[in-house]
Amino acid sequence: MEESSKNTAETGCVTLKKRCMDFLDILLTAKDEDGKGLTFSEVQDEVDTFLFEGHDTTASALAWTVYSLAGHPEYQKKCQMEIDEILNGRETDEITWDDLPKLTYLTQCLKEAMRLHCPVPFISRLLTKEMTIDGKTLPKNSVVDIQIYSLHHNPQIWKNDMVYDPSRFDPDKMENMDSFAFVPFSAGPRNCIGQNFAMHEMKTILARIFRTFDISLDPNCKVEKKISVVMKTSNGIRLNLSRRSH
Ligand code: HEM
Repeated sequence: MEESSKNTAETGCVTLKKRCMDFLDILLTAKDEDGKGLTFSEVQDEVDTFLFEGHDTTASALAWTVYSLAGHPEYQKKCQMEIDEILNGRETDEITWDDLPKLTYLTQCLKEAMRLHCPVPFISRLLTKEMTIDGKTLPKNSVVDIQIYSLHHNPQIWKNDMVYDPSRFDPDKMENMDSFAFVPFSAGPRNCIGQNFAMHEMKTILARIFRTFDISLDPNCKVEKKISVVMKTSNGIRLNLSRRSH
């Protein structure tokens, strides 16, 4: 970080703009309205946040989606037909930017896995002032947990909430959905800054995985959820992979 900072100081922001600024360059050259930059410790905090928020969350969402589709071969087949229709006849299996909006059923499967398994199961807020919620007054400095997992399993909204059913995200059903019923990336001013990136990244990875493999559950592996900052499992997820022929 110090080396990068030295280079930044030597080259200056103008020169940096000519080449591609990486994440660290942006943090090191960022200034507030008074022209003050971030301290090293603040830069470190930002890098920690992005590495954690950008890695463990997507790893969890991807693992639970692959697991869900492994357990539902009929939905997996439908995803594979969608992916094959896009990629058949091409020289490579690379997913392009233009392919992403066409992966509509895969996106439904991904959303349903994020509803059912909830990669970030809860978030917390520290109240800076007293707040009344549903007639109950909470004092300043209380820590309030928002249980995204419980929202995603609210039986008034999600019938048979423990069933994996991607048709819940059919476009016509989405139109009438309450915008706070499904919030894997949180909502409001501090919602996930990386959500579009995450969706693109996950769709690309899932399309590549299911283009290449048929995946099924290992019957000897009992998957148990372990709630932590991201949704994990107690003993991991073991799956059987067999290479597809095209
Ligand atoms: C499946 C993937 C992801 C999920 C489920 C997810 C979920 C969330 C949630 C629920 C929050 C709100 C936390 C809170 O309100 O306390 C959040 C914030 C954040 N996320 Fe994500 N995230 C994902 C991917 C990413 C990626 C790929 C990045 C960056 C490349 C990222 C960067 C961030 C950052 C920087 C924040 C803090 C925003 C702020 O405080 O203003 N996330 N994420």
